[in-house]
Amino acid sequence: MALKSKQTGVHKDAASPYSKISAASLSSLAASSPLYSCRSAKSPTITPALAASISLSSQRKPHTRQSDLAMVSGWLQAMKAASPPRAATLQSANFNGSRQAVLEAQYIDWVAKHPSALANFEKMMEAGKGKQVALFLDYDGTLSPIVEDPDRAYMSDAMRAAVKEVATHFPTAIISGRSRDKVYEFVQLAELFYAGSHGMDIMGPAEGCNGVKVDGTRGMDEKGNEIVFSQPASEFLPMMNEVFCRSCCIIVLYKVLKLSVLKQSDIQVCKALEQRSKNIQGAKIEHNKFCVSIHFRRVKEENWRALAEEVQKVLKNYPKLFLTQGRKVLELRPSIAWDKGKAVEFLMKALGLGLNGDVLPVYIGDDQTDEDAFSVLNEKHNGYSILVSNVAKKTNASFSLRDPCEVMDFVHSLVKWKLKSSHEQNSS
Ligand SMILES: O=P(O)(O)OC[C@H]1O[C@H](O[C@H]2O[C@H](CO)[C@@H](O)[C@H](O)[C@H]2O)[C@H](O)[C@@H](O)[C@@H]1O
Repeated sequence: MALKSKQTGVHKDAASPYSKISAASLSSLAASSPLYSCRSAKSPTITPALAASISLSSQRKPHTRQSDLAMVSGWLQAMKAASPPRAATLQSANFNGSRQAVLEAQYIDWVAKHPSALANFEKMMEAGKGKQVALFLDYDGTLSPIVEDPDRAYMSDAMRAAVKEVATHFPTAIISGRSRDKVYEFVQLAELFYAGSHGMDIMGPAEGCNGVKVDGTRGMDEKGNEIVFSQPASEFLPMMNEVFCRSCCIIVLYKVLKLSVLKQSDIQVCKALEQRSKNIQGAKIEHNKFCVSIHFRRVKEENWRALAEEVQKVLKNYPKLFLTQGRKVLELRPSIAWDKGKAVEFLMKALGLGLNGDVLPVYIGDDQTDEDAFSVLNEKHNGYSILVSNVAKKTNASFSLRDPCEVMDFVHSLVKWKLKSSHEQNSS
């Protein structure tokens, strides 16, 4: 069995706010094919609806009612593909037995292509001998189970202890779609790096993590602690004329320029969405600082289209934003060339890792937005990309874990492996 499979990521033109929508439609189509075969997202079966959405979006023609409908359908399809049934649903007595059997058969086939990172742990870690392991962890669905209310997605104390311990051995970062503050509130470990808003807001302890010193812009956090944060302004300046595009260096903007424009724009988006969605029962809008999430989890499926259409109306007023799909969530984000993959690259560079092929990065995530990071690890760093899923899902990840419990076991295994290798080194 080949332990590392290089897989091609979906091409994205970050300059185009429509490009991710097309890419997501392509992925969702591939994902909805029988057995979720891993064929390239660049060559899917083209349906008439998809063809309409691709040609209209790539040529950036003015919207027509038909293109609007196709676009909304594409979002909903992609969101469904990214939202497998939760473990509790799969196990519930009401869950259709034959559907369960089909899903299980698909999973067995899928896991042969994306083997368990637990079952293959020893073999995988042979590649880590003599290398610095760096650990990147997504939050929702990876460190905490998926729950109905996003405000109550707590991680267990046992998981917190496991992450705390692993961070004493390896540089560790949490890369989340949540706002950095929110994810910190859940995790509460000051020794980690945090990349919130899908990597657009990076911050970490100035002294580094696990003894790895950080090369980056220094400053103070809200509590006066010395921190290091991302400062991609010089690299991204051409794209940062609009307030949303400047979001990567928000700390600089707030502290030095004292601009509140960005915040106001964010609030405008939130308010507009809240007003539009208030008649749709169960809808929830979450302000993730540089992204806004529209939650569908508690909305009846018959109302999904209505909610998505409202989101589309808002999106039309904010051409500097684009939309991505996650687990029963649509997200509006600034159209900048930045995603979780870029955040991983930024952190690797800031931590001085991977310059001589002397690092083994490991990324664990469960959602569509983690795919960007999987591609970066596969293609650029020869690292391990691990998808958390208990059903077959189209992914760029090479390995899999079933759920957050298995993630915790994997994290424990990393600690044991490190202790064992240090012991072996000391006694040789
Ligand atoms: O990158 P992540 O840390 O995985 O964040 C992605 C989104 O996660 C959250 O939503 C998801 O988890 C919720 C709690 O379990 C669940 O209710 C929701 O349906 C999921 O989509 C978070 O609320 C979003 O803002 C994040 O973007």
